[in-house]
Amino acid sequence: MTSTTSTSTTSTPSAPAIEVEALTKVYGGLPAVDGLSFTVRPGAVTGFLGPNGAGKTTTIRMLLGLAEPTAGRALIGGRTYREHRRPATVVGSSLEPGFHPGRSGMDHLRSFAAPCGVGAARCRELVALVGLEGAEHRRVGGYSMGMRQRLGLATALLGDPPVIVLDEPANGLDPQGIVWLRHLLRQFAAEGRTVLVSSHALREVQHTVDDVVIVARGRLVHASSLASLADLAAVATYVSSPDGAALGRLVAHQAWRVAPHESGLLVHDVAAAQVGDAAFAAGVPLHRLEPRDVDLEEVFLRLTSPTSAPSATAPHPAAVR
Ligand SMILES: Nc1ncnc2c1ncn2[C@@H]1O[C@H](COP(=O)(O)OP(=O)(O)OP(=O)(O)O)[C@@H](O)[C@H]1O
Repeated sequence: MTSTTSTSTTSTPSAPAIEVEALTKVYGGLPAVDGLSFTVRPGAVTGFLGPNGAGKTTTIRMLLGLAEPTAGRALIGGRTYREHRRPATVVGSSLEPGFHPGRSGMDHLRSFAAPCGVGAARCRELVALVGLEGAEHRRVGGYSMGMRQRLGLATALLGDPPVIVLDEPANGLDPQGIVWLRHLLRQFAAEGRTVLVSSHALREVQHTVDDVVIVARGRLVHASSLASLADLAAVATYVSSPDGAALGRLVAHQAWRVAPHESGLLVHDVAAAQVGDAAFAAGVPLHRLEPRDVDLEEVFLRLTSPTSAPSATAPHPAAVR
């Protein structure tokens, strides 16, 4: 795999896919992960999303050979983590990086470098890549949460892995750090790597991810491209008229569900074109006719709410076999 930090700019989009098949983990009789299946394709950033306790970390732990599935499989390039001869060169992860507070960031990296078959030069390169230059000889115990995230990311990248799995990588990063991370993840995907990033907030990753896998209560509730997720958003249209009475009669005639908004109305469940056509046909003058922005967070909350049933998800376009 071509390194993000190497001088070469060519890359081969041949990274392995992640395949999770009917994965189940039961703790004390309760399923933390419950028959979960999804695929993560190379060359894209996939958001692994769900509320607290949805089973994201447990799934990632099974993917990385840190927990044994009760049933099902989690595969990277068709093999389990443990079946890979040198897994650190196949998949890099920020999960459980094992920081020793008394050790410096550089010493931490060096301790993980040998199993990845890399030396001090690669460690220095990664310190620079994650923005820890100048802090690498300080004890990790004195690092901020954001600095630990950066060190965890550097650790994940030691073996230049084609598959990158990050658990809540934006936690603790400041706004500049989040933008930096977004660019880095986009770059990994552009290099053809398979990138899976967990988060409990869609808003946090919606400018970063191409695909989404959404889980709740250990089960898959939705998997699609981010664009297809937007199709599930309820449409609504802002409308206003200098003739409020005429607009009111139109609303009543059409039986539209409306709410007052600024000096006009928000028409629920009706697209702007349809509102415009109806107003034109009825001779109602309009001063404002504007579709409401798609609120992906609303879709995410609806899909993951305790009362929601799994959405009629189209086959995951990210599926690669
Ligand atoms: N080792 C364990 N022993 C018992 N229960 C566990 C264990 N690990 C996880 N669980 C339970 O499994 C469920 C899923 O937890 P998990 O940490 O995978 O969720 P998550 O989606 O990563 O949540 P968060 O966003 O809060 O990190 C939770 O109910 C949790 O309490």
